[in-house]
Amino acid sequence: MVQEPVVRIQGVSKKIGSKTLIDNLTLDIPPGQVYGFLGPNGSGKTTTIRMMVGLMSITQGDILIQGSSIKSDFERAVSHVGAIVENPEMYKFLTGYQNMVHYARMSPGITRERIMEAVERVGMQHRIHDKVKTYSLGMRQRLGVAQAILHRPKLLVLDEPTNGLDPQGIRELRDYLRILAKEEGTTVFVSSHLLSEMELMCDTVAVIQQGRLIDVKELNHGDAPADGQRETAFDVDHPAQALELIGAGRIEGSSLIVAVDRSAAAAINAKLVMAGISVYGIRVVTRSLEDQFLEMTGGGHIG
Ligand SMILES: Nc1ncnc2c1ncn2[C@@H]1O[C@H](COP(=O)(O)OP(=O)(O)OP(=O)(O)O)[C@@H](O)[C@H]1O
Repeated sequence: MVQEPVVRIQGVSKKIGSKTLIDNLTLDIPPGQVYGFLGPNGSGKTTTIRMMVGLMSITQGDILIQGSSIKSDFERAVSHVGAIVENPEMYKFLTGYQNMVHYARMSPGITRERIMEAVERVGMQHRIHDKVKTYSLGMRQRLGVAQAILHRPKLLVLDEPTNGLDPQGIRELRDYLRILAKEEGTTVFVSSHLLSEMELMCDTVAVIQQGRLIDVKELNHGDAPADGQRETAFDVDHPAQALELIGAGRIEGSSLIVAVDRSAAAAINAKLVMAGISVYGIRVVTRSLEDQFLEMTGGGHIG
């Protein structure tokens, strides 16, 4: 069964004066994913996010959240959204918990239990009764996320959440975003200009450049079937001869690169050796998202 997208960005453009910030952007975001929005600085990520959460008007097109239009049914559309776009408001001299209680007053029907559940989702239960001024940046951000998910939004939107975090903080963020997507069923939409982070964090990544969508990639986190085909490099002494013998693949430097599964790789190795070609090494070539991104954007700077 194909699940309805949580967000449908439909032909959205944003113009300010004569400048086109976003150019006819169309994107469906499926439920339950950590969905990345990747692009260099100034490519239009924040502008798109601001339109998604109703902080900026849309020049053309529409954004539907759980089927409700941000243009014509704003209240309902944003009721499905939790977001940290600007720095969340916090009282530093109150505890995390007191901040949560204060914040919860804005949404009717939030119980003590729900507050603690949200706190646990982001792994802050052990520090929640400490004052916010003692928190690291990562902890403040978690408290912000706990606030943003209190009303159980279908969609959580985070603009560049890894900015300023140390590697440990980034790892924790990654972990609790996964938990949110999995256990709370929240779709997480997260922007970044850093490919390496997106690769580790997201199920799917949409790539934007100069206000235009240039690609959408699903990432399988290395759990491709064991018998799946992978680009495999055979480092040999006579690559041209190897290519002729095998009749497939391409040459890169002194390697023959062929897409094969494990057993075919072994067979090719045997064939090469029997034909008197020396094989110095066999390795799986994984093209990182970064390579692919550089290819797509023609080697443009990516932060
Ligand atoms: N209010 C505005 N008026 C005119 N131009 C703007 C306005 N806001 C943003 N821009 C321009 O629109 C483009 C996209 O900006 P945006 O902030 O959305 O990019 P971004 O991908 O989020 O980048 P960053 O990672 O640097 O925040 C930039 O060239 C920016 O200078």
